[in-house]
Amino acid sequence: MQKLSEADLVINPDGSVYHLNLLPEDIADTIITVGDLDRVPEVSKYFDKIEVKKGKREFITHTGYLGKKRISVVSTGIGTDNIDIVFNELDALVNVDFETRTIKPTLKSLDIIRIGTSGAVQEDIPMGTILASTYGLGLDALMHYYEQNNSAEEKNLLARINSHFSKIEGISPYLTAASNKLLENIAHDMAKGITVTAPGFYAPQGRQVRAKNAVSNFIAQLNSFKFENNRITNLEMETAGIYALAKTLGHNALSVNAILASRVKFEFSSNPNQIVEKAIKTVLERL
Ligand SMILES: O=P(O)(O)O[C@H]1O[C@H](CO)[C@@H](O)[C@H]1O
Ligand SMILES: O=c1cc[nH]c(=O)[nH]1
Repeated sequence: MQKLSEADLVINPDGSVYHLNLLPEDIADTIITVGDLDRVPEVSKYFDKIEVKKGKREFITHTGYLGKKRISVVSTGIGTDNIDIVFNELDALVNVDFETRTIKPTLKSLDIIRIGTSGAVQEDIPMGTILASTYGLGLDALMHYYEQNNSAEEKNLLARINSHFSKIEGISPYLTAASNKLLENIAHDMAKGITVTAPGFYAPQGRQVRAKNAVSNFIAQLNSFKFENNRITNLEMETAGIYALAKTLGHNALSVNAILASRVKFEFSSNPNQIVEKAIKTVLERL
């Protein structure tokens, strides 16, 4: 079995993985990811017992029990560049033997649920909605560095989207579906739609403050796409990377979005914490 080099998989002197600062025994098989590190205790305050509190940089982890279920909550920070780090290191923690630096013969699939914040691009999705992403559509570059194995359904939907977006130059989107199992178990009654993952918050999400925006009618281009019962519902900065890397590595992923903004009504919530709290409670009740 080929040994992973010290440069490819970086393990700290205490045996923990480089950025997450975690030992293999520190994480559960069910993982909640949040962007904001201050959201980690907002999730773990509902745990009956917390057994691990560790972190480094923006990557904070709490592991504990909700009843008999062991759960980890991990902050990713903002953006798919951080998702690259978090997902590769979570996967290494369960699927690589850190003693021998070899890939384990039997691979584990984690259940990974993001609880994030997002802006809606459809008129009928108001602030306060808790929305599950059926697909993540990445407008960033992360997945162009990985081999992907997309289904015929994903390829067909992406082709329709690409022809719709012909006016956005230089962007080559990627698209991956949510885990069907997690959609059914956690999101059966939630609003649903395709989530666009942008490589920024301002112009990459169609916002203009002082720097001029090169893509005109960005929100209208997104919300006018329709194919069968698929439409684009919201914008944020991690979901597409999460769905695509989870699939590449053999894990199940679902993204649950607390809708804080209506981009078509030009509104942003004055009470975002209340909406995030509702998303956290809804997900935890269903795990
Ligand atoms: O609230 P989180 O989970 O960070 O998610 C959203 O909020 C951040 C931008 O404000 C981006 O990370 C975006 O994806
Ligand atoms: O509009 C929004 C709101 C939250 N997070 C985003 O990335 N965009």
